[in-house]
Amino acid sequence: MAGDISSVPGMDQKKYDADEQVKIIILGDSAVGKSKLMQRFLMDEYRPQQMSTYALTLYKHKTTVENKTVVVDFWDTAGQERFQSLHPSYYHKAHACIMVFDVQRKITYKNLANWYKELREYRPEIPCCVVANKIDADPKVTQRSFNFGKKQGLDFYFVSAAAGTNVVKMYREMIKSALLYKQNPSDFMDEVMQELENFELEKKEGVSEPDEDGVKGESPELE
Ligand SMILES: Nc1nc2c(ncn2[C@@H]2O[C@H](COP(=O)(O)OP(=O)(O)OP(=O)(O)O)[C@@H](O)[C@H]2O)c(=O)[nH]1
Ligand SMILES: [Mg+2]
Repeated sequence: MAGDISSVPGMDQKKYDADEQVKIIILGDSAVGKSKLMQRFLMDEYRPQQMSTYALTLYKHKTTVENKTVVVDFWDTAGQERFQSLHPSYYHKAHACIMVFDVQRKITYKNLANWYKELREYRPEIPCCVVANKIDADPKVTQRSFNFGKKQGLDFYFVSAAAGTNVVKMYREMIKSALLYKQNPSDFMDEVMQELENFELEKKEGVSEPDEDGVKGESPELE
């Protein structure tokens, strides 16, 4: 089970001198290639040997989106935890989700429904995509259609961590979606969190001056 890591996005935004910070989680059964996709994206490398993720690996990635510096926290967990629920802190404050299956193992595609259900219990509104990995092993598979997620309007990508196909494209688009979501959350609690974060930033930047009654700044409007 993922440990109770309460890393709060936003906390080390300053340390990394970033304009924004987002959290992206990766879900999917064991051995679908979640960690290999991360390595391909972050290090542009691929070593075929398998080492299952133990509990949780966090990756930090600094990038630029539309002239803004963005720090991305990627959370990669062990897929064999499928039969237990993931710890709520894994989902906590995530801004986007990448759901992976292995085109060579049908069961991993079927199990997307379970992953998606659990995701939506914690994060009803965040952007999520479906990723069909290992297309190098069966290039014809890209002619097939995988409809899971179509109804919900989820983006779909055919990728290969081994060959690198579409990996950067998929990650770049998900980072943008996460950022967009953070800036315009459609979940009520997230709206409140964003308001509070803006309020904190304003306070730090010294935007708010004491009012006549001695109260600093504006109260966030919580309706
Ligand atoms: N052919 C092929 N094999 C891949 C690809 N991506 C991953 N694999 C292989 O699939 C196995 C599992 O990859 P991992 O990235 O460790 O899988 P994971 O989803 O992180 O697994 P857990 O950590 O157990 O949840 C490894 O042996 C990889 O070499 C790919 O794009 N093509
Ligand atoms: Mg892994």
